[in-house]
Amino acid sequence: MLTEAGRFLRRIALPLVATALVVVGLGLLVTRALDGVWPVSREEDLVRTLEDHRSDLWDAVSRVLSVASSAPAVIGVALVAAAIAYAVYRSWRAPLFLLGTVLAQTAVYGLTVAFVDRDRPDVERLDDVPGDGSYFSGHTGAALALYGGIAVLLSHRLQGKVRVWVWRVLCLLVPLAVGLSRVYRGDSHLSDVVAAFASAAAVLVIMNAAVLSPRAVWGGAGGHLRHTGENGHVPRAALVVNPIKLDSADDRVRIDRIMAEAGWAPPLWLETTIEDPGGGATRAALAEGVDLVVVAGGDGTVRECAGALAGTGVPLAVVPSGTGNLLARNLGLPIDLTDAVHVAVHGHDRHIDLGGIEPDEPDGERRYFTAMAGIGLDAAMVADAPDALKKKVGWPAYAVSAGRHLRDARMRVTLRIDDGEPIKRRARMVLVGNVGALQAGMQLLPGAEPDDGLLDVVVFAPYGMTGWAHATVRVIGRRRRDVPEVPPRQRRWRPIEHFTGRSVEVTTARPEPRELDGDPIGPGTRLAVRVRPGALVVRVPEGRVAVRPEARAEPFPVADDVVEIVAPDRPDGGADGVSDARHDHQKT
Ligand SMILES: Nc1ncnc2c1ncn2[C@@H]1O[C@H](COP(=O)(O)OP(=O)(O)OP(=O)(O)O)[C@@H](O)[C@H]1O
Repeated sequence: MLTEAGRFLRRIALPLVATALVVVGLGLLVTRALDGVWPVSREEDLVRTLEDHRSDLWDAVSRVLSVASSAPAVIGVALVAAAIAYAVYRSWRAPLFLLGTVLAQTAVYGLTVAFVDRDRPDVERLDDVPGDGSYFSGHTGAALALYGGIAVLLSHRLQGKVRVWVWRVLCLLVPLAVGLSRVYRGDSHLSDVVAAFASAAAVLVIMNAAVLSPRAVWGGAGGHLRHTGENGHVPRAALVVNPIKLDSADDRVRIDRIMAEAGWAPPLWLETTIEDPGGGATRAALAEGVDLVVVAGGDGTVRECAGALAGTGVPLAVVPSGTGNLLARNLGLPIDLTDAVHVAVHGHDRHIDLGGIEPDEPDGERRYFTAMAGIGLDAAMVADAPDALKKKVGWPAYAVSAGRHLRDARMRVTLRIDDGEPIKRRARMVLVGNVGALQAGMQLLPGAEPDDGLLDVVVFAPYGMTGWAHATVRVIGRRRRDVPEVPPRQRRWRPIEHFTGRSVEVTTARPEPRELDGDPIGPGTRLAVRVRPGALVVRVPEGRVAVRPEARAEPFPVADDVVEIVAPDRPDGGADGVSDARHDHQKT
């Protein structure tokens, strides 16, 4: 076991000394071996050319940059930025990294100037500096250490690759401008600036590895400087991972790192198995008292974890790793792993409904779905989609297997919605949804909202090629909330019918394939669903909190499934003509 001093020596002190030795070596090369050799021989010419083109404007601009990178300014900005970083990250790591980087860069600079003696350019200098100590540019090195350090911290905090890169570039422009201003003002040669960049970049890498990485000297598992969350609470997440969907060790290190940087305790890693596809792992995580369950898997794993979390109030975050990722797409969750973990630790909570499936046997286990449940063609399609093809081409694999079942006989189905009159149909499939969008923006259940306390039901009954063409155009051409009214006389013959309700029972004459969130659950003659309003809390990106928060004004029931759940009325009073789902079920 390394002692604290040993770790400091190995991870910080020795790499910094090595950096200083390399920079000193480069300095000696430039001032001795390469003196008079191109391109070093032309450096004075460059500074003289700039001197010839000096203007009041550029004198003023470069003066501001020089002052901004002077020691008092760098120390002041570093202290303010460190205080902000502490407030934002609720962790000592961030300020430690920033101040440590500036300090380390100063140390490398001090060592270098002690060994390398280089005269400043032979021009009229605009600053009152001594004639020696040109190698390397201390102003440039300090600016890169400070603003580069800020860029590193920002890239851990910000979401979206474009935003991260915009900030990185902006932060790097400052030291670049400082370096050019030092040459313009006659204080440094170009190679002094380049050496400053090399030195500060190495220092940033060393300090990042030593302080910010999950295997950091301080702050990691068992580290000495603990993260502190609000009220001293250190939040902790459980990662429930389907190992066949997320199998990269790098991804796990990345998740650990983002969690650590956000000031969270090292997460509890749990893997699903064929026997326990997520529910047991989630219950184990709840028993550990975690603050958040992050699911890395497909919709099936999300569904299992969501069922275990129902009514507990512990939020679920999703790192989408499946083929469909329907819940993530419908809630606008990022698909990219890094962005998804950022949302997990920095996002907001949104209550959404769950669909509860009544068990086939009286003593059977109640199961839940987050996106959709179905009986008929859709279930046959997901059961038949070859895993290898899914892995290769993604969701289009479902289209391939759907093609095999288009000519299957139609089912005789009876629907009963909210204990209303039975509705008899001959259909290809019946879907019960909590959300409405499929891949590629297709709206299967337009108007379905995950937090409206209602289930949306769609009955597909296309007949012949024309019927399929009609149905396909209807689904592809639909937009959100585009639910045209259909005269009652025509309803029986529509290829697609749409209903809403709080409970839905679908029975079929013969056993038919059934599925929950894209996972086959075996054939049966009954699919009975009841909504559990607001039962699940999901971490969503900022700005995606409940679209209609008033829909969730009531607290959701925390007790068991037997509790009678009363859904709130639709807040829009039924904008699409469904003012009371119990009495007017049909939407199209
Ligand atoms: N450790 C494991 N080894 C093998 N299979 C597993 C393991 N853990 C879970 N599974 C299987 O993974 C499946 C669930 O996968 P998941 O829900 O993550 O993706 P999916 O919904 O199948 O994704 P897709 O969208 O690709 O269909 C279940 O069939 C489950 O049995």
